[in-house]
Parts: sequence; structure tokens; C-alpha cells
Amino acid sequence: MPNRPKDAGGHWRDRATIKRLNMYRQKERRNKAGKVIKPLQYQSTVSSGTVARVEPNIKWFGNTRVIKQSLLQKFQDEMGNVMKDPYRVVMKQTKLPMSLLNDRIKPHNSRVHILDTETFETTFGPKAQRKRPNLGVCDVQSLVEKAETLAEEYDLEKDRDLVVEDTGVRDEVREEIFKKGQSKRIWGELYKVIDSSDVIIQVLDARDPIGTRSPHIEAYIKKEKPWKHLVFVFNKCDLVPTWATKRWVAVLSHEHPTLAFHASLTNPFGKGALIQLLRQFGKLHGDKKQISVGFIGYPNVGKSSIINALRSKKVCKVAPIAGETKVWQYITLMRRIFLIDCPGVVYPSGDTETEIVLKGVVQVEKIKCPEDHIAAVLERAKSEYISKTYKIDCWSHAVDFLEKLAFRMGKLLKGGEPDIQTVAKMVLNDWQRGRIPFFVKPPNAEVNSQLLDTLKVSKEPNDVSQVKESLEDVNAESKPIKTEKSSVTQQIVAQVRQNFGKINVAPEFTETDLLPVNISDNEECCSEDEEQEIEDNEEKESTGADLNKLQENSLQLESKSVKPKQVLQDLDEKIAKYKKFLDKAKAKRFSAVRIPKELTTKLLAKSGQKATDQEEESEETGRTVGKRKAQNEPDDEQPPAKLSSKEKRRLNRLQHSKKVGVRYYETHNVKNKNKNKNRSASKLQKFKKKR
Ligand SMILES: Nc1nc2c(ncn2[C@@H]2O[C@H](COP(=O)(O)OP(=O)(O)OP(=O)(O)O)[C@@H](O)[C@H]2O)c(=O)[nH]1
Repeated sequence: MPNRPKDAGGHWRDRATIKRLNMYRQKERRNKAGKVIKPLQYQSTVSSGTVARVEPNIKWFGNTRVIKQSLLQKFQDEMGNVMKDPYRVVMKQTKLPMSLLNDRIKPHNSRVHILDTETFETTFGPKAQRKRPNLGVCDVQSLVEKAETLAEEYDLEKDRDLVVEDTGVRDEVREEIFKKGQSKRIWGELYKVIDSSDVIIQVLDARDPIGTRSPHIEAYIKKEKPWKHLVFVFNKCDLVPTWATKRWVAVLSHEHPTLAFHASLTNPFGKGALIQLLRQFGKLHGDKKQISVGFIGYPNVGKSSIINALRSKKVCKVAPIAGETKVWQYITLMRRIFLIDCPGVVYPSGDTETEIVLKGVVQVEKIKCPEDHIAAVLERAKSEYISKTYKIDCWSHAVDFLEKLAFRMGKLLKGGEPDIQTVAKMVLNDWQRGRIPFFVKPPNAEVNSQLLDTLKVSKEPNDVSQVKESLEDVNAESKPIKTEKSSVTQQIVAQVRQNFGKINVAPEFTETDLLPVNISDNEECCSEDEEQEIEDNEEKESTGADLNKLQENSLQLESKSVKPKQVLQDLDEKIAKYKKFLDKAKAKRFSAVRIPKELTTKLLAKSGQKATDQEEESEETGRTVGKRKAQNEPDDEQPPAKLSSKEKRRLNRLQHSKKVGVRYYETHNVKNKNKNKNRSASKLQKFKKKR
């Protein structure tokens, strides 16, 4: 018997247990045909063979209870009566669905009974608490004036809400490829990078810095994350004339610290300066364990390449196609400095498809009609550059140009038809990869070119000074008023200097594009000391680059029989400069200078230097070459006879030195750096004692 009192003896099951056990025990009975004749207890409500379905009800999906309309009505009426009755109190109101009381369905045409709920005083009177619409005017007169000015400013084309008659013709929906870098996912990646970075580096393409700038992101950082440092890096400066780099850097520096950069593993420019800047920021955040530096910018501007150049190693994937970087990536630069690569982002700024293509945002292979964008290329790039690159003298329009190019390159379809699509893709690829010289001129460049004409017409020294003066005026005018930089950042940036003369510009620009270099040199030239300082900063990265440049120039000199005087003059100047640099290196015992001997001798011979100069040079070479000299030069190389024995010994010592960078131990915190020094000193003492 269930639920017997326990003291009656033994262990007794309660009613629920007995019921459950009986349920397990029961057996279903079927007839011969297999049809259920006595169903199980829990099956009894449904006749055999019925398919049970779950009632389609919202209550299965949420933590809600559903009641019928009639029940709701009943609740509202009864509870409403109780609430109105001053002699009755509703307890535990928070546990009751009191909001349902006012949730009566109102017809749309019902009157708004404002005064039922609020008094006239609080609604319209002088003590009104209702929110009034903010008109921004105090009287009717100014309201009319405002309306009139707005009506004047109204632009029909900008009105997106204007209902226009459907003519049946619509703009074609933009292809997906033109929305590259605009997806929510990419923007999500960008915000992740911005959030996790202390320093944000916006990379700009030197050929079109304004076009690849994103004012939206800058405004966002300024408004939402003003404590983060935004820095511009003017990348691909090897594709524009040096004067333009200089000017752009000056212009952009008024807004944010700007550095010029050439991202290359073998021959970078600006690497030293950027690392120095990041170090300074690291020091500024001395309280932090590490700082993160995010690289953001348009697709294909070279963010990953800069990171690779900084690490001198291929740590990020780089490709000449946009959208190579898909997700953000963390890279360690130093113990305390981390770099974050971000996929390229594009803010939808209303650019045309051609502009998007020419900014390198779209992969050329994916463009359906590449020939549509060639006219813009021919318009932007100077015709002489196009002629030089493709060896086509003249053309009447884009299709004519493409046809001529296709014939010249043998890109023909069946029946000898020119393959316009293929050549158009080739031209766009060349454009995106910087093979067609092009750059957007910096502000005031036009004025300079006018001055340049003056310079050309009269070559009197007086006139040149006049030009200089007028340039100074122009420069003074060009200085933007806005100089909002925190003094700390200013101090940091002031410590980082760049020597633009060391940029290895690849394209061969015409005289008109190149000449402002001289002018800007005059206007912005550094003092001797400053230049030396900059050189010191960049000596490591520049030595190899300069020598390569020198070598290239000398080879060019050899290959071309007829040379303009100007080139020779330039070469002479450069040789003099390098000699100066070598002298300096000699004075500082700078062991990182490595110059193949053949190169220096050849150059010196070309420039008509005297034999004594050659000796000096070979002395330099011998002194600076480490391991490489042993490989490159014959063993029977002897130091010049005129050297004193002391000099010879020094030369010998340097030849056999294995270390590169003699100041390493001075500048680095190395454990036991004095260990060997002490040991050798003690050995010397022992030796002396023995004697
Ligand atoms: N001439 C020249 N080319 C450069 C320089 N920096 C990058 N490039 C080239 O530009 C192309 C794009 O470089 P990436 O580093 O992949 O550019 P990215 O900004 O990371 O591109 P996404 O991955 O689309 O965001 C590559 O072909 C690079 O070789 C530069 O300083 N000079």
C-alpha cells in the first residue's frame, strides 16, 4: 500500500514511485496482424497509427506564456476595476503583467487624448515639460529667411528622396568587384585593428595621396579615439619625383606626422626613420608592456610591403593585386613593438568605376570591360610617357591606341583582329604597378612650373635668385594655418628627419616633372649639420642603395654612347658626394661601408680623377671590406707602397675584422660585454709580470 507511515515497519514506496514502476512493467498487446489492441498507458489518448505533431506555437521558441484574447480581456477588465477602486490594493505588482493593462488595441483613427494623460499646464503652458521641436530660429522672420536660403541651396541632383517618374531606364547595378574593401567584414577588421593599436599608420600611395586618404577614418579616430597617434606613411615614393615627395610630406605633415617610404626588402627608404619614430612612441608609452602599431589604408597601397621592409623579411603576403590581405595579422617588430596588418578598406566616397580601377582597388583580371578605362589612363598620364612605355607615337582615341598596341605586340584574335581586351588589361596592370610614370602634383606645384618657365627663359644668376625669392613667397603662402599637434608628438616627430635625396626614383621622368627638385632643394634645403645628422640616421639603409644607384648610373653611362652634359655633371656631383661620405666613414671607422673595388675604380677612372684619388679609394675599399673582399678580390692585392707601417697594420687589421658595426657593443645592452675585455687585460698583466 502506498504512502504508509514509516514507523509501520519496512521501507515503503510512495505513490509516484509505484506509478512509475508500473509504467515500466506494462506491456503493449497486439493481435496477430500486429495491430495494437491494448496500448500502453501513455499512448492511450492517441489512437493507434496517428502521427503526432507538435502544435505550431510561438511559446516553444521563447520564454513566454501565451494566453487567449478573451483571457487578456478578462484580466484587463478585472484588474482595471481593482486598480480604479481606491479601497483595494494590488500586492506584488512587479510579479504581475501590469503592462498588459494599458496594452489595449486602439483604432488608428482614434483621437489623441493628450489632455487625458497630461494637464494643459505641463503640455502647453509656461511650465510645459513636453519636448518642443528644435527650430533653430527665434522668430518667424528668421524662419522665413532660413527657409529661403535652404530653398536657394537646394540641389535637385543631390535629393535622394525626390520621387521621379519611372522612365523604365535605371542605372545598372554596380558590379560586386567595384565594392571591394567596402564589405562589413573588412570594416570589422579595420575597427579591430584601430581598437587594438596605440599608433595607427595610414599608408598613402605616393602617386595619389589624397585619393588614397580616408577622411572618414581620420575623422573617426579624431572623434572616437583621440588618444591614439595617427601617422601618415607616404609609400611608393620611388614612383614619384623627389621634389613631389618632399612637398607632399611637407603638406601632409601639417595635419599628421608624415614619413616618406619605399617598401622594398633589398633597398628600402625611410625604414630607419619609421623605426625611430615607433621607438619614440614606445618610449612615450613606457608604462605599457608593449605598443601595437596598426597599418591601415586603401587596398594595394603597400601596407604588407612596409611591414616586410621593416622586418627585412617576408612576413606578410604581398601581391600586386588588391585584397591580398584578408584578415588582420600580428607581427612582432621588437620586444616592445608589435605591428598589425589590416586588409585594405575603401570608404564609399562616390568614386566612378574608372577612378576605382585606377586607384588599384580592383583586380584587373576581374574587370569585364577593361578597355572602358583606358581613355582615363591616356588622359592622366602624359602622352610622352605613354609613347615611351609602349613605343607608339600617336593615337586619336583610346580604341585606336589599343589597336595599335595590339598590332605592335602581336596580340591578335582569329582573322587578325586586334585583341583589345588583352592589351587593355595589360595597360591597366602596368598602371597599377607603376610602370607608367604618373603622379598627382602637390599643391602649389602649378605655380612652381610657371616659375620654372621664368628660369628657363633667362639663365642669368640674378633671375635665379629672383625665382628663389618668389618661391619663398609661394612657400610662405602655402603654409596651412592649421597646426594642431600635441607638443609631445611634435617633439617626437622633430627628432625624426629624412634625407629625401636618397630616394631611388625608378621611372624616368621628363625635365618638366623633374626640375622642381632643384627649386624645392633651394627652398627647403637643410643645413650641412642637419644633413649629416640625417645621413647618420640612415647610413645603414642607404649605403647599399646609393652604391647600387651609383653602379646603375655608371652602367647607363657605359651603355649609351651619346650623353647629355647634364648627366655627366650629375655624376660628378654624386661622386664628389660619395667621396665625402667615404671620408666621413673613414673618420668614424664606419665598417658597414662595402664597395666593390671594380666599381669605385671604374667610376673614378670615368670621372677623370687623378691616380692619387684612386689610391685613396682603394685604401678606403681595403679598409672597409670584410668578408666580401676576401671573396671578390684577388689575394695578391697589396696595400699602396706609400702607406706607413702603422697604416698598413691598421689596414690589415680591418681587413681581417669579422664584425660589422663596430659600435654594436656601445649601443646595445649586451650581457658580459666587458668579459673579453677584462680577460685580455688580465692576460696582458700576467704576461708583463712574467717578463
Ligand atoms: N614601387 C613600389 N611598389 C611597392 C611599394 N610598396 C608596395 N609596392 C607594391 O605594391 C603592391 C601591393 O603591395 P601590398 O603590400 O600587397 O599592399 P597592401 O596594401 O598590403 O594590399 P592589400 O593586401 O590589398 O591591403 C605589391 O606589388 C608591392 O610590390 C613601394 O614602395 N614601391
